[in-house]
Amino acid sequence: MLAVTMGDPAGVGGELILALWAARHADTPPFLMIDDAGRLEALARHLGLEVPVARLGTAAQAAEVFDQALPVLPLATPLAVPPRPGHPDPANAPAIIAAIRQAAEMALGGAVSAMVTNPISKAVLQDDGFAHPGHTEFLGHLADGAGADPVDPVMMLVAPNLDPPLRVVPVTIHLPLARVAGALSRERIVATGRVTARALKQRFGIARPRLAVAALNPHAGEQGRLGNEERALIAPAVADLKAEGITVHGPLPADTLFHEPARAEADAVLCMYHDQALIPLKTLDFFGGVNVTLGLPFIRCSPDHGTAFGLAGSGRADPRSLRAALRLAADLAAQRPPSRPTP
Ligand SMILES: NC(=O)C1=CN([C@@H]2O[C@H](COP(=O)(O)OP(=O)(O)OC[C@H]3O[C@@H](n4cnc5c(N)ncnc54)[C@H](O)[C@@H]3O)[C@@H](O)[C@H]2O)C=CC1
Ligand SMILES: NCC(=O)COP(=O)(O)O
Repeated sequence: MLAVTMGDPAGVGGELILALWAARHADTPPFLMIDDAGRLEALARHLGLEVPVARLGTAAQAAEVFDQALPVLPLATPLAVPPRPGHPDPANAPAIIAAIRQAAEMALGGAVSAMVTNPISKAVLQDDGFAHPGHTEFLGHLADGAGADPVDPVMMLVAPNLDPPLRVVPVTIHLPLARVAGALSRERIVATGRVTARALKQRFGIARPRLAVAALNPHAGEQGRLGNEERALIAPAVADLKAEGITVHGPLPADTLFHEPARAEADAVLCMYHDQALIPLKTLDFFGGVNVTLGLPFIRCSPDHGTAFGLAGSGRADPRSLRAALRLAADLAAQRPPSRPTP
């Protein structure tokens, strides 16, 4: 059983999950929602979807009811104001954060096999004082201290339906572009490569993962004429990873890393910043992309898109990326190779 968080209730998460439950078939693994049951019922009525809602007392009840009704566990912190699609309200931030915390606790404690998050607006949560840049960092914070090892969360986006599949890992995540070069370090690149290689082995079943490492600058720095990060940081980090026995190549010019033959050469591409990683993935398969947090002691996936406030309440948002996230979470939890959806 997967636990799915509410996300921002003014975003598209609720209607995507209603659509997926209404069209449930073998391709969509069973899940429970951590959400406000009344708001989901109202949303289903608004969209004309036949979705009975089952109010749960415990996660264990979800499996029995999933075929007949959408299982919903109540929010530990209730919504402060009725959500309005497309109009986020920071007053609901504590409920949004509580749902993420509940799912993480359930995944850590084994009450569910994995968690899947619906999109949040970082700005809306931060308007209410949320101190974390996104789920990735917040989940790392929640998981740190739960086990013996320190937690180093790493963001990976996966397009499992591409052939060959694409997996991209931004070394710096939620950071203004102007601060990227200063935030990069040999240690950060090595730590990210290490977590990625371990997760590819342990979670994705790739016995000898191959990493490609992107350069920061055009033409991989053109031998120092277009930037020195390649020589000062990235090449030494690649050497360190090689010394640890990891199969890794780089720094490689980023503009030629994502066409089909290049994708066949690597199981994951370490990128230096958010958009260097996410633009190729979302361009090649926006509706099949999944965000996975590596380095956690549990599995967390999410769709690759955000809250799409402009579509919220219209019923026009496409549920395929959320469905891909549910499927990948279930596959990773069952330790089986990622499956491809029926169209
Ligand atoms: N995992 C998460 O919680 C994520 C949250 N965000 C948040 O989302 C908010 C909005 O970010 P944007 O950059 O505008 O990205 P966005 O993904 O919400 O929207 C970008 C474009 O894609 C379209 N789109 C998004 N999802 C779609 C779907 N399911 N079907 C059809 N079209 C879809 C939107 O209508 C818009 O044109 C931000 O506040 C950001 O923090 C963004 C990415 C991931
Ligand atoms: N663009 C991806 C993104 O912002 C997702 O961040 P997170 O909330 O999964 O950390």
